[in-house]
Amino acid sequence: MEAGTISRLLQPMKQSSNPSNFSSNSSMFCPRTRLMPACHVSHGGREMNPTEQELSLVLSSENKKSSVFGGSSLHRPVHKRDPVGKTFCSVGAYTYPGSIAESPSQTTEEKIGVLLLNLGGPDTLHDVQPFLFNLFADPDIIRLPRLFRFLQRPLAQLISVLRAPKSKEGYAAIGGGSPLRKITDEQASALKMALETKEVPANVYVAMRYWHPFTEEAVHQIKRDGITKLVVLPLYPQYSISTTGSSVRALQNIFKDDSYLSRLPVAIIESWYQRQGYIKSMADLIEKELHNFSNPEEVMIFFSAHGVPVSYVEDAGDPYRDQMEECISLIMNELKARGTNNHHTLAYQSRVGPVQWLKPYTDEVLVELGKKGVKSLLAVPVSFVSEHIETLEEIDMEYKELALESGIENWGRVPALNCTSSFITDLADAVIEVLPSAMAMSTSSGAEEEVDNDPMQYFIKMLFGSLLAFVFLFSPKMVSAFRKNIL
Ligand SMILES: C=CC1=C(C)c2cc3[nH]c(cc4nc(cc5[nH]c(cc1n2)c(C)c5CCC(=O)O)C(CCC(=O)O)=C4C)c(C)c3C=C
Ligand SMILES: [Fe+2]
Repeated sequence: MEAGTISRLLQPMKQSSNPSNFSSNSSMFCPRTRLMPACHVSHGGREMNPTEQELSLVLSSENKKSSVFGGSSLHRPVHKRDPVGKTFCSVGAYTYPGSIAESPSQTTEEKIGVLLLNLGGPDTLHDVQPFLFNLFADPDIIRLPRLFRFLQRPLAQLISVLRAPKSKEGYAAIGGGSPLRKITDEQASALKMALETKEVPANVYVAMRYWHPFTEEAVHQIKRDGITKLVVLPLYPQYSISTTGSSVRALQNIFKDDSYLSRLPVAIIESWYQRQGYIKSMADLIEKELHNFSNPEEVMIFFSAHGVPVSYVEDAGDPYRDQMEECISLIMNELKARGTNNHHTLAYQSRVGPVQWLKPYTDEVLVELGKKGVKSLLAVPVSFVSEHIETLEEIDMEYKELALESGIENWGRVPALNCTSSFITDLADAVIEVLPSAMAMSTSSGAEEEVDNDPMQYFIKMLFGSLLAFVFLFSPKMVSAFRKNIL
């Protein structure tokens, strides 16, 4: 099999062909999308797959244009605060004793929970390969056609083993593990305090997609604590199928079969890059770093975003690139309004595997800028709000070295927002604003499993899949093609 075939296999499928985990037991649902009650649902400018549409019944975007509710009422700033109960004690620390309730409390006492969704990272070098396995086993990261989905785990095993040495080097260079868990816990703590200051006491939980604390662990604690209203806040400013989309789908899979959780009112903030508090906090950090240069006005502001395969955007309708571009223009407008008129550019970093990713690529642009005579450059990581391997190793080490080799003389980097107080305060406002829109997720009955249980389809899948797996996994040519692209 040619490497191109693998590339195509690794490309995202069209959303419409991916009705994963969707089902409905309600006749009120639209027959095409099975969404209640509107059929045409847009999500950041694309049509969502049915799973996402079902999710969107409870989805609350900061972006009015991408609201599935279409109305304005959900997005109006809410001046009236929800009645809240007593103050809770835990922040991502799962110490609250007690038995698990069958359903959210029917009493008037409200217990608000905020669930922070994040990617997670290996705590030690020993964790790197299993962490990578979890990442590549996610069908939102390697999107195989339905027929080949049973290959997901063997493929994840192969890729994680091949990728692990390179990843380990990176994690070793930043101290032997990812700082994500610690920083996310600190953000959770700071958010809890900010909510308390605003008289909205809440428990704040952390759910990581690919490493501890896993989504299941956080959800288990939410049940133990008897939370009666939940706000889900992904720590990604911009929406991508590969990040927020994946985490929310994982959450829905847990919620759909659980009587307590499927009745729990939930509001999901799907993206928040356009919030004034976030934009102003980013502009503050950029202004501050510019002042470290001897000629701040000559510095090129270089936004570097984590990339995604181009097919996510062009075939699967991922709104990530549009949201990223809008985000950059909002930050630049804010800087202009403050009298900062520097040149800027956006590029995408961290590509993995043999497919095309969003362009331009950060490494190529750095070389071009050097050739063009740019002497001072300020790198701004923009797709993520914590320091992590891609800021601490890729930008601070690899890209800095490349930039200096390419002729750039003065290098700076804006720190990640981490626990910047204006940013955390704004997240608290975002939580408070969506609280009134929390709705119970709908229950589902497993239509997809019915399809999978068809013996004929199962037989055909297994036959073709096994043949493909054999050729794919045992061909030395394929392994070396992968090795070349992945390492
Ligand atoms: C907005 C942020 C991110 C997007 C979009 C994203 C997409 C994406 N990532 C990979 C592959 C890898 N990502 C890895 C780590 C990693 N990625 C993000 C953020 C986004 N990923 C974070 C925050 C981290 C964790 C960093 C940490 O400190 O632990 C890794 C592992 C690290 C490495 O080996 O480089 C891989 C691999 C894909 C394939 C993808 C879109 C399809
Ligand atoms: Fe990533």
